[in-house]
Amino acid sequence: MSVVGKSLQEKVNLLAQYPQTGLSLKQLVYFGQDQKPGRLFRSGLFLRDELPIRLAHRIQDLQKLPPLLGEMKRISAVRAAYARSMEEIIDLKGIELPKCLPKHKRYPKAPKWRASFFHNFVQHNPSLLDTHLDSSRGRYFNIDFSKPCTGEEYEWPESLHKFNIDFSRLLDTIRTRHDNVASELALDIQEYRRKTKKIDHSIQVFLDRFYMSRIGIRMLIGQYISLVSEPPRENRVGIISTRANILRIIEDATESAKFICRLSYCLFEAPPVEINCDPSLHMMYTESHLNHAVFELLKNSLRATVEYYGVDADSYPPVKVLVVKGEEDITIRISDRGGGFSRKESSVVWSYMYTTAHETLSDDYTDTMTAASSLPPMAGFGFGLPIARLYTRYFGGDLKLVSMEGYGTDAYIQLNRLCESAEPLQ
Ligand SMILES: Nc1ncnc2c1ncn2[C@@H]1O[C@H](COP(=O)(O)OP(=O)(O)OP(=O)(O)O)[C@@H](O)[C@H]1O
Repeated sequence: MSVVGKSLQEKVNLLAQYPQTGLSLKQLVYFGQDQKPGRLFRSGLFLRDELPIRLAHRIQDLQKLPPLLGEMKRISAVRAAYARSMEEIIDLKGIELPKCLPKHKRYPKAPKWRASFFHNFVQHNPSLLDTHLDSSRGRYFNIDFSKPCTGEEYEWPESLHKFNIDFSRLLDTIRTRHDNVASELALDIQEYRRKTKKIDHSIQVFLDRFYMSRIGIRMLIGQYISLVSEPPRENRVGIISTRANILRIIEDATESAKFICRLSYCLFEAPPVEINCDPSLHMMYTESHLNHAVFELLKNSLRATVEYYGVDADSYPPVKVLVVKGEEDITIRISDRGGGFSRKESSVVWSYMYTTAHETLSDDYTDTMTAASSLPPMAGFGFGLPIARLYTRYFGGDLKLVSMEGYGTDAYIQLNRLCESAEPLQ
């Protein structure tokens, strides 16, 4: 079944019928261990099938938004960017598929989706049982990665190598095109809320799905580009660290959070952060994801502490970070004494756009979810908690908050050590 030649809407309708194929951290590492051109080529073919399907799902979601929101300027531009990227991947813009290899079958029918390989390697995230995110749907694999790559011992034809490079360049262009999507969407949602005075549940669900999908697409693209363009490195498979040091990640996030806390409140010193973590503790993970989640939580804790005790306080109680390794999970608890929040608030803190900060997002705001160089403001986005939770859930973990109103808040990040949960997509 070919999608080339169909109209854009036909392509979207067709591809969105196929379920997305969620991968687990373990699978990504397994596929990426071998950086030979043949294996990279097969990964490229997988992406060439999978990415248009994921993009088509998101285009359909964007098309289903209430007209007042869906027709806003930035959201229309985001939809157009998704469509353009989908078409470029389908058409392999300017790229030739090597002729020396048999044509692979594209978009196989439903019964073939359930490859035993997938089920042997994947467990489902128990935190997602009652949510709209799902890691247990039917999958397909038209390329069986469990078998060794055909012709592994061959000398790879130049055209295969060229395809890998060209395809990774195309994906890089697409990744750059989508750099600001998260903040563009947020700006229009914010404007929509200003107009309608509400963000209903269906939009929260849409945002969860959209941002989770975005994390996944960027993960797959980043992983492929890294494997194609960078030499193998110790303890690293693409952008995944096979021995991510938990203490170092927490320390980095602490430094950034304290830095913006000092800047925001013009403090000489931010509240202290005490970290209790085995320095040798490590796990397979994407460091930037964990850094993002810990940073968001520390930022909230530092803000709560400073605002509860006042900017003129002589000293502040420490924010305490405790890390414990269990059989299944590594849990990071971040405890502050910043006064907590009420039970009424606990139902809305996970809502996009919910914030008690006075600053709001401005139009020239850059993409805080991707730009490593520019630090976000202390608060005001109202996206911190929901996005941090998506990052933890992406690889089978979770994020929970327990507040003791009048005292403080405990945040728990649970990281799945087994690394066998599939990306929760819908
Ligand atoms: N540790 C905490 N103590 C007290 N209140 C908290 C804490 N963490 C979060 N909150 C409340 O939840 C709200 C939402 O937090 P969230 O991180 O989603 O957004 P934000 O911090 O306001 O803005 P940003 O998206 O820029 O981080 C905060 O504005 C705050 O009122």
